[in-house]
This record gives sequence, C-alpha cells and structure tokens, in this order.
Amino acid sequence: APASTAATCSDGTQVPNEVCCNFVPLISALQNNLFMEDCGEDAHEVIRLTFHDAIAISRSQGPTAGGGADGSMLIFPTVEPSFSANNGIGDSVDNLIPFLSQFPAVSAGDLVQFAGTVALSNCPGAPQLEFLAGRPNATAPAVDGLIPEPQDNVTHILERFADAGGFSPFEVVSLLASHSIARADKVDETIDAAPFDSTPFVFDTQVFLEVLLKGVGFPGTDNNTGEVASPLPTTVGTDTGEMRLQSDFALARDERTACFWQSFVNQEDFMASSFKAAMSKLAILGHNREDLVDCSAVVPVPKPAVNKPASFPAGTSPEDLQLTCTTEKFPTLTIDAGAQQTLIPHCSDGNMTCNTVQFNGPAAGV
Ligand code: HEM
Ligand SMILES: [Ca+2]
Ligand SMILES: [Ca+2]
Ligand SMILES: [Mn+2]
Repeated sequence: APASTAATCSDGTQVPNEVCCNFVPLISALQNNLFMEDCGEDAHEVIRLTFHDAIAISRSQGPTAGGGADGSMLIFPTVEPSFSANNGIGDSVDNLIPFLSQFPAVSAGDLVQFAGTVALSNCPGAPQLEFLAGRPNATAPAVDGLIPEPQDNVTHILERFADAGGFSPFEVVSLLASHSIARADKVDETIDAAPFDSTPFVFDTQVFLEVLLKGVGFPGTDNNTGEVASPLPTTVGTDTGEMRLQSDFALARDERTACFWQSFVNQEDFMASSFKAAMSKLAILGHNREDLVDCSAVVPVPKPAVNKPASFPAGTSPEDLQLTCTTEKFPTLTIDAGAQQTLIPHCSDGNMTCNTVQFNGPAAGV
C-alpha cells in the first residue's frame, strides 16, 4: 500500500491515509443528488451494481475475461450493461457516471463500491461495510456469461461464485441478504419493482423466512424465466406483490445451502456480520488487499435497526414452511395479525409515487 500518511479530513474524520478524504464530499453528493438518504430504488440499484461489476472475473478463464471490481460498467457503459444478465443495470450505471467527472480523484471501481456502502447505510439494520480505496480503472469490459441468473441451478451458481473469487456456499448465502432490500423490474416486465421480501426498505431477515414459505401465486404474469410462485403475490396499484426468484427458492432448499439459509432467519446480527464479511471479499475482486488503502472510517454509519423480530406475514403460518435442513431447529416466530396478505408499500414513506432520480446516460436502452 502507499506510504501511510494519517490525516484528519475537513469534517474531522480521522483516516489512515489522506486519499480517504476524497470520499468525504462524495457522501453528501450521492445522498443529496441520488439516494436522498433513502433505502429506495436508487440505493437498491447501486447495491446490485456493486455485485455485477465485481463478479465479472474468472479464475478459470483468466484476466482477459474481466477485471472484477474495476468500474468496467461505468467505463464501458454500452458493453456489459447490454448483456441480458445485466438487464436493468443501466439505470445505476447512468446514475453514477456524473460523479466520475465531479470527483476525478475517485476511480470508477472505487466509485461503484463506495456508492454501494453509502446506499446500504440508508437501510435500517445494514452493516457498516468495509471500504478499501485504490482500484485502478478498468482497461477492458468483461465478457458475457459471468453474471449469475435466476434460472441457473445451484451447482452452476456455486461454481460461478467459486470461480469468480473462491466464495464458499456459506458466503454465497450470506451475500443474498442483499435480496432483503431488493425488487425486480425486468424478470416480469409487466410490473415495476416487485419486492423479494415484505420489507424491501429494511435490511432484515424476512427474505430468509419468506423464501422458505410455500408459493401460492405470481405478482404479475405467471412463470417468467427465473421466477417461481411467491407466498405474497397480491398486487394493488403500484403496491406490487412479492416476487420469488427461482435461484433463491433453490438455494433455500438445496442440501448444500439450506442450513445456511435457515440459520439467518431471525438472526439479524449474524446475517449482517456474515454479509459484511462476504462483501469485503466481493468488493475487492481483481485486486490484492495489500495494494489498497483502508478507508472504512469514511463509510457512513447505517441507520439503526428496526429491531423487529422476524415474523410470519399475515396470511402465512409455520405450516407453510418448506424446510429441508434437518440438523437445525427452526425458530419460533410470531404471526402478523390479519387473515389476508398485507400490501407491500411501493415507497419507503408509504406513498404510491417515490422520490427517485434517473440521470440520462449512455447505458440507457442498450
Ligand atoms: C445467485 C446469485 C444472484 C442472482 C441469480 C440474482 C438475481 C437477481 C435478479 C434477477 C434481480 C432482479 C433484477 C431486475 O429484474 O430488476 C436481482 C435484484 C437485486 N440483486 Fe440479486 N442476484 C444474485 C445475487 C446478488 C448479490 C450477491 C447481490 C449483492 C451483494 C445482489 C443484489 C441485488 C439487489 C440489491 C437487487 C435489487 C435491485 C433493485 O431493487 O432495483 N444480488 N438479483
Ligand atoms: Ca467489472
Ligand atoms: Ca427486508
Ligand atoms: Mn429496480
């Protein structure tokens, strides 16, 4: 790493290296112009981008296949965003590109991963992620075929994560805590922002519980590629019902991953710390830790957890559980009041239309 020159940034943050201070004004720029301090659509999309930028690297195919967390999406915005597995990623690419010229000292790879840490800090219950700075800019886009897809089987998914960065099955499941703050726009093109759990604005363990429940229907059209029935499909207006990815369904039930999946239910601290550890690996794929500077001190402290225990959504019960992990006891949880599904709000403030941002850019419509 560069010679250590401890410094105090303009806002008083003490950092091990003065390069970390470049990220301090970036926080308010991102919060005021893009995220609006919300764990909403724009935050979610950037968190997905941290994954899609980083995972595009391959031990078996070698360095020409992709550079991992190198900002290749932003530097070649018409190449990778056009791959079908990246459908929808262009929104976050176009939203981050303006910050590259505003912050010329920040590389594209650093921008993607740092913006992800800021986005995540808006989600109650999320961990304060590690952030290491100093990723060189991408020199080429990644090849197609490196992004996991919801129709992939568990063997394929586990092999892809192992080939990208030596991730274990436990780490793969840990990373899927991200689907607690996630919604799909492209799996079913007829509906907008179909959430993967009933609390898409809170980083909690509901996704690990709800994916284990028996599916009863689809929020929009049936049986899209990579989609299976969900337990909470009811949609009214812009309040889109829950969508279930086939990959989440399969990972929750496969003998290699089911016990890891189940172990996160109602274990918020364990889930958050496991996610943080796996994200530390994901965020530096393609780089050596020793070549980077630890700027974790500038990562915003996340909004505090809601501290609501996991619970069965109204209309569901323990009888709906589809458990395949036989070595762990399932926790006893309460059932939310009501005979029928409660609608999942479209915006974090409960409104029908949300305060989101979309900058125009080269990745739109590729
Ligand atoms: C087995 C691996 C994975 C598969 C197959 C997968 C698949 C998907 C799909 C199909 C969507 C919906 C995209 C759309 O239609 O708009 C999605 C959304 C999302 N994914 Fe994943 N994903 C995986 C792992 C991850 C990981 C490791 C992360 C982050 C660390 C992540 C973060 C997200 C986020 C935040 C969204 C929501 C984006 C939004 O709300 O706009 N995913 N994922
Ligand atoms: Ca990349
Ligand atoms: Ca959630
Ligand atoms: Mn989205």
